[in-house]
Amino acid sequence: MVMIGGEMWAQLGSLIASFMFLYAIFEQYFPYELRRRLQSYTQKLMNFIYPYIQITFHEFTGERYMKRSEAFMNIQTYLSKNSSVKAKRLKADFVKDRQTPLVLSMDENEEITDEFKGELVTGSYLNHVLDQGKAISVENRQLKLYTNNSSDNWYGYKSTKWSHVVFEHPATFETLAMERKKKEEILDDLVKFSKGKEYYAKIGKAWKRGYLLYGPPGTGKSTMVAAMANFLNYDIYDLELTAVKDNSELRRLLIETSGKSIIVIEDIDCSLDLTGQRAAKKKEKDEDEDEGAKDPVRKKAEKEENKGSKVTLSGLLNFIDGLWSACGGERIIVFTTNFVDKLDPALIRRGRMDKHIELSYCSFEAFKELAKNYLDVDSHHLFDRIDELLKETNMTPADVAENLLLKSVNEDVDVCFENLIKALEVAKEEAGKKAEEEARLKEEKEKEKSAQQDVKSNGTSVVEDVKENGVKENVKDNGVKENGVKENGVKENVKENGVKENGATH
Ligand SMILES: Nc1ncnc2c1ncn2[C@@H]1O[C@H](COP(=O)(O)OP(=O)(O)OP(=O)(O)O)[C@@H](O)[C@H]1O
Ligand SMILES: [Mg+2]
Repeated sequence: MVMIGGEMWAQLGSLIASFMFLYAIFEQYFPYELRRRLQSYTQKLMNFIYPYIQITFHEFTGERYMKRSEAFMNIQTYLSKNSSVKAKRLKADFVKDRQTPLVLSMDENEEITDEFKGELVTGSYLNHVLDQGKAISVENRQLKLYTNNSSDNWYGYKSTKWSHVVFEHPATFETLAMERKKKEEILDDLVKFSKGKEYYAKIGKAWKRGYLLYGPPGTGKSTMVAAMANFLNYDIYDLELTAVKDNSELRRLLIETSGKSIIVIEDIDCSLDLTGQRAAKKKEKDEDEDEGAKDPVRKKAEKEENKGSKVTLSGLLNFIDGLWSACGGERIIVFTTNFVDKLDPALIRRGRMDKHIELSYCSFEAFKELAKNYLDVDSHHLFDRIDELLKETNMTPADVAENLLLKSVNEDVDVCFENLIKALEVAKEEAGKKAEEEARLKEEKEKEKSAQQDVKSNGTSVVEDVKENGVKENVKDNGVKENGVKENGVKENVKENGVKENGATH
């Protein structure tokens, strides 16, 4: 390093001052055209003397520089890893597991020189940097769990549409209890998808896949999403639909997701009024009700409800397989639900939700996996009894697992299995009682129904008489459409005869 003394400082100061003075004159008195020419010649001269080219990668790209460049991140990762040996100023980061507690990388504004086969940088070197960068970031990657922010917080300094935390769910496919065959099928499907970049391009499909996970509560739907993320090393975007105001917000959220990710909408049946039947029912209700007749409290409640999400079924369908959904690729979309029958068929047809996976009550095979995981036991004399009981009654893997958890130092394997057997027996007894009760209720209902039918059949005969006399004649006389006549003819007749209006219009 060169030391600069006091005298030299003075000289340097006057040199800078003269330069500034000359530059000001140049700016002021040289016409713009001349200045431009002079600058371009200087550039040419520089290029002649200086043999290097400069390639700039911007950190942010896209419209208004909103999107972080993937190439930039890969290069950064590559340089960080390969240059930390040479650089003098280093930056340290923590990564989740303890085997690699510290990741060292180059500090801001630190410069280093990298060598690669002495080749032209635009050729294989850049590709090498990008590929290596990607590979290193996969290796060091911490999975992230994102959740969408309300759009009120989308703008302003450092605001984002998604917030994230480090994803640390320990679930894996090894710990997930389900039939081996089914599990292997899912794993195969996932592997095929994650390696299918060329295949999807070849068949002309966007590189994404939809999974519908359905089954009763506590059968492992959410656990499976976590296992998928851990298996594929993908981030999770947990999309809370009720916080999304409308379809265009939904689209913007989608654009902001990165590749190698699972986008999950949990309990899709509860998130929105997307179910076929409910939509029909609502229409019916609206038709029935006169606006003015609604009581004010209810009106207000409905207004509040409407203020929430305006995402529509078609908006969601577009989110899944519209043109925007192909941006980026390598995304898995997962819906979970407890009531698959309630969903609109358009939402879950193949092609949108490519794979439907039912997660059901605990089978003996699933129980054995849980026993192995929780207690390290492959076989036990109580297994036969458990097998029998599991066939006779329904218990979710969550409940079975709860019984297999060692809760105190006094508990051992035998106690756990005995507890499970007790719980299964209780469940069986309760299910039996419930079935009896249901059968009794059904019987009562049927009795009631047949009694009502008796009453009705007497009633309708009167109405039919009325129809015969009133309506048909009217039709003939006036030549008016039957519908219109019914309204006038029947209702009036009914009133005269004292029969209920409902009965009459049947
Ligand atoms: N198949 C399974 N294998 C292993 N553990 C399971 C399984 N199913 C459930 N569990 C256990 O039960 C708990 C609840 O499961 P999970 O949250 O995945 O259920 P879910 O199907 O998502 O329920 P919900 O419909 O209420 O969201 C988990 O913490 C997990 O430990
Ligand atoms: Mg769940």
